[in-house]
Amino acid sequence: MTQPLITLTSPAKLNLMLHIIGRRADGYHQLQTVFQFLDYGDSMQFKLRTDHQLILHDSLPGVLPEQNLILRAAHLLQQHSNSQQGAEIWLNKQLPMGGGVGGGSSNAATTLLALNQLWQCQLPLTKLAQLGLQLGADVPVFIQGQSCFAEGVGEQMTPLVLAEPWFLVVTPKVCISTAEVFSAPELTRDSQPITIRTVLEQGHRNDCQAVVERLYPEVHEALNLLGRVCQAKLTGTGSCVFGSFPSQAAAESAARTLPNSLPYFIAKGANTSVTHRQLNKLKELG
Ligand SMILES: C[C@@](CO)(OP(=O)(O)O)[C@H](O)COP(=O)(O)OP(=O)(O)OC[C@H]1O[C@@H](n2ccc(N)nc2=O)[C@H](O)[C@@H]1O
Ligand SMILES: Nc1ncnc2c1ncn2[C@@H]1O[C@H](COP(=O)(O)OP(=O)(O)O)[C@@H](O)[C@H]1O
Repeated sequence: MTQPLITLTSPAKLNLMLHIIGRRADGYHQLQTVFQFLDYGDSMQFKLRTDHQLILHDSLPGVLPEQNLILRAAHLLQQHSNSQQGAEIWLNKQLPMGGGVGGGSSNAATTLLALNQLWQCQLPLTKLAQLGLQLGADVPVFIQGQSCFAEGVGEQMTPLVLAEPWFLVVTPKVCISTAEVFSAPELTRDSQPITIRTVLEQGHRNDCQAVVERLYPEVHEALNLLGRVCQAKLTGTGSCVFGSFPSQAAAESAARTLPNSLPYFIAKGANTSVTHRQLNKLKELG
């Protein structure tokens, strides 16, 4: 019998602002950030196996299979749910790695969501988000699937309805380690907390930006180039920088001002993750 196959997009996120307001006893930084999803990402396929095996068909440069967040997420759900089933998984990587667009976390979340459905585990999103947090601070937002204001290490989320403009995302060819940026001595760690009511007026800064610009001249250069045509900002700990536009045509026209050597993509903002929209459609189809 042919086993069911699910195809899903594993989207990118942008941090529209990111303030660091303190540090926990375990060294993790307490953030205030606004997450927006993009209708753009990696493509993933999941096929049910009736045995217990988990097979990831595609590898990533510099990532051992057992370190890949996709297999780590699949193993975690298998253990937690006591599922006797397995899966074959395919990944078509489009998102830059170490780019601050959350590709690895998004892949982990998409895996938890897909296998929860394929294996009929029926875990609620809150439980999947708790499991996801064990894999990375950014995983819960991709499980929850709504644009939001996030606090703590990003796991305390309050949904926020944002505008859904088009974004031009410049992707400098550097892979940035989140841990490296958070360990920089000069990082701002004492921003004044703001409230969700004032976030859209007061939250335009990314506290990681100065450190990343100093450590990575390519990012500094990308911010300068994009800054000529729009307000250019860093997402997360970088390396990607972005600006927003009222239309796809306006974003394309801005992209034409960039040097040919500078890679970029253009995508629409979305208040709901495309993964959730696709899974809901699959549920409707039965
Ligand atoms: C900063 C953000 C903002 O969205 O994005 P990225 O730029 O990485 O995408 C995230 O909070 C990143 O989340 P994620 O990429 O999942 O980070 P993790 O794997 O959990 O953490 C990697 C390392 O960064 C440090 N870290 C991470 C998050 C945090 N709030 N404080 C930290 O100090 C810790 O040293 C940790 O070991
Ligand atoms: N499936 C995956 N996709 C991307 N990166 C992964 C994956 N699994 C593990 N990683 C590791 O996580 C690191 C950070 O990945 P990524 O999520 O792309 O960056 P960021 O946190 O900056 O958005 C990568 O450099 C890689 O070593």
